[in-house]
Amino acid sequence: MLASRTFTRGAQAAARSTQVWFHVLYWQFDALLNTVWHSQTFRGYAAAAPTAAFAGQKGSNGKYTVTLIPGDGIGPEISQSVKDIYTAAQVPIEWEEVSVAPVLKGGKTVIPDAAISSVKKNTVALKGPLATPIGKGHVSLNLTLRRTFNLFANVRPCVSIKGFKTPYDDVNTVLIRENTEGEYSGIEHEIVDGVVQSIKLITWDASERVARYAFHYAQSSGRSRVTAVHKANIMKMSDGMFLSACRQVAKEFPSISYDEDLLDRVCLQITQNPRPYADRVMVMPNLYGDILSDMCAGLIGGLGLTPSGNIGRDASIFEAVHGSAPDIAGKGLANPTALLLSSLMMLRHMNLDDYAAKIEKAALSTIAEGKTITGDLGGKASTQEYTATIIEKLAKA
Ligand SMILES: NC(=O)C1=CN([C@@H]2O[C@H](COP(=O)(O)OP(=O)(O)OC[C@H]3O[C@@H](n4cnc5c(N)ncnc54)[C@H](O)[C@@H]3O)[C@@H](O)[C@H]2O)C=CC1
Ligand SMILES: O=C(O)CCC(=O)C(=O)O
Ligand SMILES: [Mg+2]
Repeated sequence: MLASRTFTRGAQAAARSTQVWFHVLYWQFDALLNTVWHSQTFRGYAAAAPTAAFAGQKGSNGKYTVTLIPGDGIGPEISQSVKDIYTAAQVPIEWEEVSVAPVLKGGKTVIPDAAISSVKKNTVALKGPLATPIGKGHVSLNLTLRRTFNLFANVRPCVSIKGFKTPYDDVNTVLIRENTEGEYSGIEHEIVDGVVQSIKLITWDASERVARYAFHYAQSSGRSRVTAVHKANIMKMSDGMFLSACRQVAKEFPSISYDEDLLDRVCLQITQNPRPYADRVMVMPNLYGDILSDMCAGLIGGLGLTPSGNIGRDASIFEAVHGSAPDIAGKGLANPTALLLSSLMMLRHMNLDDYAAKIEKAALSTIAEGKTITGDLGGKASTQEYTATIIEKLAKA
């Protein structure tokens, strides 16, 4: 009895072991195919100019057409605020509003064609936050948009607002996040029960092009240094190659200093003293930029204040760093500043600097006065009241 049980267990173990090996081989092959497919998507861009200048034309109404994706949660409320402010400031922009709610096409969930062709045509878009289900459901639409349009650099500036008191008065960081691969590649699978593999994909081309963009950005914004932020002590090959690409690009920019720092140390140093980071641009793989940008936002008053731009060669999509804030959605409590400042990055990209400066002054002075600010900044104003104050200031300017 004992012998046969042992034999059965042995047979089961052998069968299981064969099954495990089959699964391991299957998933490694799948991972390999996926990795090759992803990396091939990026070929051919590294040596190109970092981005094309905005080449949009005004329509017969004297306005540029810009795609607007209002988004989920607080997205529609803060988008409305931006639209109202733009109307008051007479910005020569006509919004082309599209939804990116996923649709089924050929058995796959995809972004609607109308949204894709609108961004392709207009080459600039302003996007509200898009929610992503946790642990299941569709792939992040934010990432899908970034990949679809090859928006390889995510620029996330974070600057203290003069007159708005926080424990830090002098934050002025610019973080450039590789935006198409890394830990965000989404190549994941369960090899066998209880064993899951998630692949961090780093390619030379994507690293090189984001590094080159960071150096160009430093040069054109008067910052004297580029710091590559990494964990190449642990991820020796992937982050190691990211650093090698940065080092090679650094040689093309002798007037810009280059150094490297570990992500964990950078977190410590910025929270202890952010001032030294005002002279530089930080460039890093995808996930590090995601986390570090939320951390920086915390230093200046929160996610209600930090903008970003997803920059590509053929299109750019501007959006806040924050998400859809489901905890306050629909209550009129959201701070629209982050999306508004993102839209101002967009205006500067479109060479509409005067409009950007006027709106920026009205918004930042409203915050500095502190009388009509939203709850996240310690005030009592609704989204609409804050927006109305900015509009009043624009009328008086
Ligand atoms: N680019 C995008 O569209 C992003 C989308 N998300 C998605 O958004 C959803 C919610 O994510 P969470 O982790 O809750 O992050 P979140 O950024 O939406 O919210 C974090 C906290 O900050 C507050 N907050 C954010 N924006 C604010 C604003 N404008 N005014 C006032 N308070 C604000 C929220 O109320 C919440 O307490 C998730 O599905 C996530 O995947 C998250 C980040 C970026
Ligand atoms: O796509 C998402 O839902 C989250 C993305 C995110 O956190 C970011 O891009 O900062
Ligand atoms: Mg994030």
